[in-house]
Formats: sequence, C-alpha cells, structure tokens
Amino acid sequence: MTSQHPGPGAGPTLADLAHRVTADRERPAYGHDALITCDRLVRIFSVGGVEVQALQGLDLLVREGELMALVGASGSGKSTLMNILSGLDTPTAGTARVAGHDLLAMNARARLAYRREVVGFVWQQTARNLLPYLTAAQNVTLPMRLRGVRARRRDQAERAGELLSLLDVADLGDRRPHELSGGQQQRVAIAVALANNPAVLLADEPTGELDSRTAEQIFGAFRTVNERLGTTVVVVTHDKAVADQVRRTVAIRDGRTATEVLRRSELDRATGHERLVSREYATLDRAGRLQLPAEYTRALDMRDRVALELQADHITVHPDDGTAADGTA
Ligand SMILES: Nc1ncnc2c1ncn2[C@@H]1O[C@H](COP(=O)(O)OP(=O)(O)OP(=O)(O)O)[C@@H](O)[C@H]1O
Repeated sequence: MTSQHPGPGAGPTLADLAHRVTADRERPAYGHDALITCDRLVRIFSVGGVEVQALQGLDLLVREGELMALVGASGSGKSTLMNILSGLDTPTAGTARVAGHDLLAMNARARLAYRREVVGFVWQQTARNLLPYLTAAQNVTLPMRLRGVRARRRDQAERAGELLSLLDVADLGDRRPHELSGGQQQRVAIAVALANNPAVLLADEPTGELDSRTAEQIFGAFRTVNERLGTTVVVVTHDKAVADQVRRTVAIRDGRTATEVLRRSELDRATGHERLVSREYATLDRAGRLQLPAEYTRALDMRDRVALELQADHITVHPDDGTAADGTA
C-alpha cells in the first residue's frame, strides 16, 4: 500500500490525487459565464456527394453586454455561424449555447420560441428585414403579436414608438419600406429585431448595401442599442472602418476563430486626449493549438516545427535551427 506521507521528491500522495480529481470536477465548464458559447462547433454541408466543412471546430465566447464584430474572408464561415446562432440552421457537431439555450437540442417548437424571443437579427438585404405591405411601426409591432403574449395594442404601439425613437426614425412610423432610404430601412429593421427585447442582436453584413457614411451611422445605431439597452450585439462585417469602431473584433479563417483584436481607450499624456489603443491576439483553443500569423513564420522561415521555451511569464518560439537532439536536422 502506498504511504500517505512519502518523502521529499516522491510522487503525489493519494490525498493529492483525490484533491486534483475533485478540483477538476469542480472547475467551471468552458464558457459557463458567457452569453454565447461555441465549443468545437462543426458544420458540414453535403452538396452532390461532396462535403464542405464550413465550420471546423470553431470556439467562441461572447459575454453579456459585448458589442463585437466578426470579420473574415469570403467563404470563411461567418454566415454559417450567424445562421446557427439565429436558430435557422443546426450544427453538425460541437456545442452552441445562447442565453442558456442549447442550439443542438431544441425541437421545432423551442426553436421558434428561441427565434422570436431570445435573438433578434438584421440581414444585409434591406428588403429581407421588413414586410413591404406594413408600415414601419406595424413591422415593429408584428413580432410582439406573433409572440402570443397578451399585451394591449396601445402598449405595443408605445414600445414600437420608443424603439423607433431610439433609432432616430420616430417620425417615419407611418411609412412603408419602399418610402424609406436604405439606411432608414436598416434602422427600422433594428427596431423590429429588438421588438421582443432579445438577449442578443445578430447582424449579418447589415451595412453591405449602404454607402460608407450611412454605414457608419448604422453602426452608431448598434452602439446606441448596446449602450442604452445593454443588448449584446454581434455584427458580421467586411467593412474595416466599421470593425475598427468596436472594442473586440474576431477574425474567422477556414471555419475557425483565428485572431482577435481588442481595443481600449487610453489617455495620451502628450495631448491630454483619449485615444484608442489596439492589440492583436491569436486564439488559443482548448487543445492548446495556436495559429501563428503567416507573415511572422515567413519572416523567420519557420516551417514544419519550432522550438518552444517556457519562460517565467511568456513562451518563446524559435525557428528550428537544425540542432535537434535526435540529429534529424
Ligand atoms: N447551404 C450550403 N450548402 C453548401 N455549402 C454551403 C452552404 N452554405 C455555405 N456553404 C459553404 O460553406 C463555406 C462557408 O460559407 P459562408 O457563407 O458561411 O461564408 P462567409 O464567410 O459568410 O462568406 P461571405 O463573406 O462570402 O458571405 C463556403 O465554402 C460555402 O460555399
């Protein structure tokens, strides 16, 4: 029998091991405190017998109250992710949870309730967001009626008015979509998406059909919603200027999160003005995998393998200099 009190230098005691096991069990699960958790998310499409892996084990955590942008090359998987988060599509494997809802386990009824009450979405095509034969105000009250919760018409109309006012289109409530500009339509579409007070507002290229000045204003509207209502907002965008305005931008590459830029304001001592300082991070996945930027590895001619060294507060990555101990230079 192993002693409970071995001498110095011996392995862990039984008590140590028991403690480790309990500590591991009690460690909070990945993403336990996030509003959106994607864990090794996979989406495979089969087209004519050919498989396309649109998402290849994507990890993403979004905390409550965040306003963040998702960027990435065409075909990287952004829309696939948004369709999953909005409840329109189901992942092939992995975990996706939004505000406590497991997106892989919902039946049709739960999915419908999820889409009506938990998430709001704004699409790129302005025409897809609004019903053409309803006025702006009627478009905003429609999701409230579909939700089926008994509420007085007057209260619904009042809420629609408040939302249209928050989005600076209060005086356009009686107009139909074709009587509104593209930017005004997107503002109304944001109000529609917020009608049932969702936990998350998702937007897929919401400024894609707008000129850059209008795009900037629409992005301002997302900021207002985030700041005033506290709604968590995730926006997919191609627009670099738009992505630069948020505190967090996550880049997706080949169906995985690859890099992340975080921005914070800092006081410029010289001028006394606030300025935004940004820093790029690489994503470290749960298996410890890290993708080094191609321009870095090319600059140091890093290929096949690299040497890692653990320092007190960082890890260094060196090119393979051909001095491997096993002689396989
Ligand atoms: N319904 C589908 N059937 C088959 N393949 C699909 C389907 N939807 C997406 N894909 C494929 O999955 C990959 C990711 O597509 P996705 O639309 O998510 O990319 P994206 O980053 O949104 O691109 P874009 O910026 O051009 O909109 C692409 O290779 C695409 O062809």
